[in-house]
Amino acid sequence: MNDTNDLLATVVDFGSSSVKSGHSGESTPRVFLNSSVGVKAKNGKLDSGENGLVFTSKNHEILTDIGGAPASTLLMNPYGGGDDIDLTNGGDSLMTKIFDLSMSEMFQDSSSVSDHPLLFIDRCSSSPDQRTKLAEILFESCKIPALFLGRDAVMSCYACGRSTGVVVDVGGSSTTVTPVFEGWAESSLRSPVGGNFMDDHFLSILDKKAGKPVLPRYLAKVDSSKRSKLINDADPSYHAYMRMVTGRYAKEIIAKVASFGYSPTSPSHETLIKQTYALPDGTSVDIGTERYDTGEVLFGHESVARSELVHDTFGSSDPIQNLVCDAVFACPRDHQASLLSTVVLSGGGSCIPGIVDRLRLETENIIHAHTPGWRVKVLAPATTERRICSWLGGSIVASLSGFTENWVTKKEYDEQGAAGILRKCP
Ligand SMILES: Nc1ncnc2c1ncn2[C@@H]1O[C@H](COP(=O)(O)OP(=O)(O)OP(=O)(O)O)[C@@H](O)[C@H]1O
Repeated sequence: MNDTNDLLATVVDFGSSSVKSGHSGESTPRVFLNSSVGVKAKNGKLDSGENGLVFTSKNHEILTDIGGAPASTLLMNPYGGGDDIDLTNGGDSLMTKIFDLSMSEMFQDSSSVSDHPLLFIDRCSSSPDQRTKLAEILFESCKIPALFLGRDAVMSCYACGRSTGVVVDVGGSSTTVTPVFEGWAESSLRSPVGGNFMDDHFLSILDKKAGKPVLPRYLAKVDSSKRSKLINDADPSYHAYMRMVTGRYAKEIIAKVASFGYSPTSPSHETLIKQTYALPDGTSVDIGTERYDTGEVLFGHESVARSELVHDTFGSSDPIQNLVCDAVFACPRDHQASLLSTVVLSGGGSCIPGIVDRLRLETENIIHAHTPGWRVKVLAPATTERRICSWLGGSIVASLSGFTENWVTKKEYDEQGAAGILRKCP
């Protein structure tokens, strides 16, 4: 490898919904890859171990075009529904395979991966063991020449030109709130209500409107006499995913947050013009005030937050304004005002219209009960940047000339192992 000074770095944000990969110094990732992929056995039969399927890249083929894959395809996600990438039970080889696929789309020549240092965006909550294991996989299996593990919330702050702020990241699997003070991440708080949850919630609205479960795309255009066989043959993971994305497409177009509070009976909401949405099978449904319900789940509005869906799935979930206040109040008193004056919105789920004013309003309502003088400011980059905020921060940081000394080179890794990683990427 040439000197790390001379080279563009590769920046990868390996999220639970999508993997964003690109070059440092650029304003958008070159490649977006779905993190859920189809897994097909090369010998035609998937072998289940005692603890479920153990993925081995040697025996399995990865299908990235889920919509185009047969319905019998098993879908897997390296997060496996957890907070961190599952690096056990074959999850490491699944992660490696998806990483390799991203790199082969980015570089014509896969050997280029070994020519560029990698800034890998990691969760703030990731443990030292998780970071060490991640580094081992990236150096040993992915053959990278140098690494920096950047904390996601810190990178999101940098993307907004700040080193202090409270980052509210509404991602796929969850919403995470992390105070960052002068470039150091404090303890995060997390709610399971993220983009996937909102997708399912919006899907339940569509089901109610349609008066029956909405048919996902793979069933919608099929003759009704063939549907039950197709559903029987479909893998449950495939069917559930295709239903979820049906909710997702509609949510991204229609869902909104009521900027200044919500009441289903408020006159302004009652007179709202209904929006017509075409379901995959061609039937149309009219969405009125329901377009606000999904966003309300984030803010814990009583009638919505106590809906069956939230209870069935999680029991309860903290509204984001409470997460912001609790996370800030856990920080030293003299940091609190500056944290609240920079609440940074990040992640795809935070692109829902109306969220900026509402988050400020709800957070101020709590804060002013204690400290009336304090102001809450929400910093929200344009949605094109907000959905890639942590990737963008990584891209900026890795392109700074002074960043060179932060890379952990393969040589350092070989000599110092985990200690070198944890020292340079705290
Ligand atoms: N314009 C939009 N409006 C509403 N939601 C959106 C919009 N764009 C993307 N999303 C949602 O963002 C979510 C994915 O967010 P993001 O890409 O930040 O997740 P991730 O980083 O892969 O996941 P995680 O943070 O859990 O690792 C999806 O649920 C998607 O529907």
